[in-house]
Amino acid sequence: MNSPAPPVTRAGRTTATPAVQTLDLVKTYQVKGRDEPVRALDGLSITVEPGIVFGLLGPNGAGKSTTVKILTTLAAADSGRAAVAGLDVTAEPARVRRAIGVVAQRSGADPVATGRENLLLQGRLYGMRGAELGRRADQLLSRFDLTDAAKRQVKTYSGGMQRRLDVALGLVHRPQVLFLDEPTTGLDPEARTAMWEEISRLAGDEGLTILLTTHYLEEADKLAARLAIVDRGRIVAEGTPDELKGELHGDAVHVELVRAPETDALDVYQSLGRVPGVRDITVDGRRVSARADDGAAAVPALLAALDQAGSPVAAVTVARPSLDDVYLRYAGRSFADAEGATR
Ligand SMILES: Nc1ncnc2c1ncn2[C@@H]1O[C@H](COP(=O)(O)OP(=O)(O)OP(=O)(O)O)[C@@H](O)[C@H]1O
Repeated sequence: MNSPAPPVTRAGRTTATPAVQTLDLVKTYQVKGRDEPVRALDGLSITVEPGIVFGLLGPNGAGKSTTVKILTTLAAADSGRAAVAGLDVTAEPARVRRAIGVVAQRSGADPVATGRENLLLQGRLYGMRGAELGRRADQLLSRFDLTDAAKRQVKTYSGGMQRRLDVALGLVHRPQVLFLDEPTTGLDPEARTAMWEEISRLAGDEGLTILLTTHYLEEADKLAARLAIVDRGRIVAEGTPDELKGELHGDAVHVELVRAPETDALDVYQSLGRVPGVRDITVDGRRVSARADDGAAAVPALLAALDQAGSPVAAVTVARPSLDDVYLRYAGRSFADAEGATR
């Protein structure tokens, strides 16, 4: 008899079967007019422990959708391995499809059917029937705040409502792993915030693992317990958002002076240069920027040094490193530059 899977602890590594695992995935596409094929995935490996939101973060074209397509059995890799819920995607595609829910970038809902009809149809596709299916549909409508709109055609829904229905559709058959491909792209800020709340709530569901792809740094930072940063078909960094940001050592400190230094800024440079743990000082008119190992701890000494240099301070801000900074460090280019680049 099989022994039960060991319990999963929030603290970190376990010996439980990973919810998602890929090893050295390679995928190329032949493109007309190009001699070299496009290398969408170039040895991509990830391991996702069960029960968490795992973020795959990268700019457009990094390879996120290709990874999701392979994991959801919609595309085959050239080489490498991929498994979901312990099932190899190539050897057992039908079982993989039962174990997963997929919310693709484009809605799969039928616009002329009602929200409830869409949920019932989806359930039937998974072999659900009768009262059990009706209860599940009503439960999901209520959970995603769609009960009042249950009998309206989906084409009358707002963008946020459609997206919530898409997620509900992905959950009808109670999957173990839910794939959310760019779940908030195209939503207005209010609907995006609402969707973030839904996803955070889902993350608490027993046993559900969510693999989320996004090119929004803020989204990954807010939702993901662990993150892998994808660039040019490879993982360039992996960890919790705090671990990734913590590796950057040091905060950005921005100071606004009451007035620009009178003659030149030399006094300011010299005074700040003597404050321990402060480096990379720049002075631009009234704005002074620096990096500090511990920004908050450095502020009193910085203020005193500026006061001595005859430059009183109007405002100070200390910013922890952002995922933008992380991306720059690991991918060697800024997120915005990567988004603009073609591969
Ligand atoms: N069917 C295809 N034919 C040719 N090239 C493709 C195809 N699908 C993806 N690619 C290319 O593979 C690379 C990875 O694309 P992919 O869609 O996986 O990236 P992504 O990170 O999901 O970006 P996006 O957020 O824009 O979907 C890109 O260079 C893309 O142009």
